[in-house]
Amino acid sequence: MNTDLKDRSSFWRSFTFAFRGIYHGFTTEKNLRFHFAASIVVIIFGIALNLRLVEWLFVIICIFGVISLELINTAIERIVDLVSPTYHPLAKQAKDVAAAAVLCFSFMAIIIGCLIFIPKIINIIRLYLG
Ligand SMILES: Nc1ncnc2c1ncn2[C@@H]1O[C@H](COP(=O)(O)OP(=O)(O)OP(=O)(O)O)[C@@H](O)[C@H]1O
Repeated sequence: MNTDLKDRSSFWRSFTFAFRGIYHGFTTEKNLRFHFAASIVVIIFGIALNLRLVEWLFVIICIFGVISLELINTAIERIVDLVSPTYHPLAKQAKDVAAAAVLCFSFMAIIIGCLIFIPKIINIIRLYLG
């Protein structure tokens, strides 16, 4: 019983730490704020263009994937700054490769976004032009 209560409190503590991590990321990383703003725009467009369930699934994977990778990138930046405050070629590689991971996933998200949204936008334009 006691261990159960302890487990539960450590479970909620982990949540608190994770939310603190999100708060820290959003307050210190402009890229994360940009991804968040872009996600809101995509969601508004998704609602306006009446996306299908499968389209929403891809959009949600892209949004959470980019934000999660950006958070991991931030964590790697912090670790690199901690262990290598001065210039080191390996520190450079670590930061550049972590940033590349975000870029790769972002490219995928952009391609998926184009595949989902462009045909719908073209249809609407056609409809208006008759
Ligand atoms: N200790 C270091 N040793 C070598 N190169 C570094 C080091 N710290 C940063 N760099 C280089 O400078 C670039 C910018 O590093 P910085 O820490 O400003 O991160 P950033 O990519 O600007 O991240 P953000 O803008 O998201 O905070 C890195 O991508 C890396 O190439």
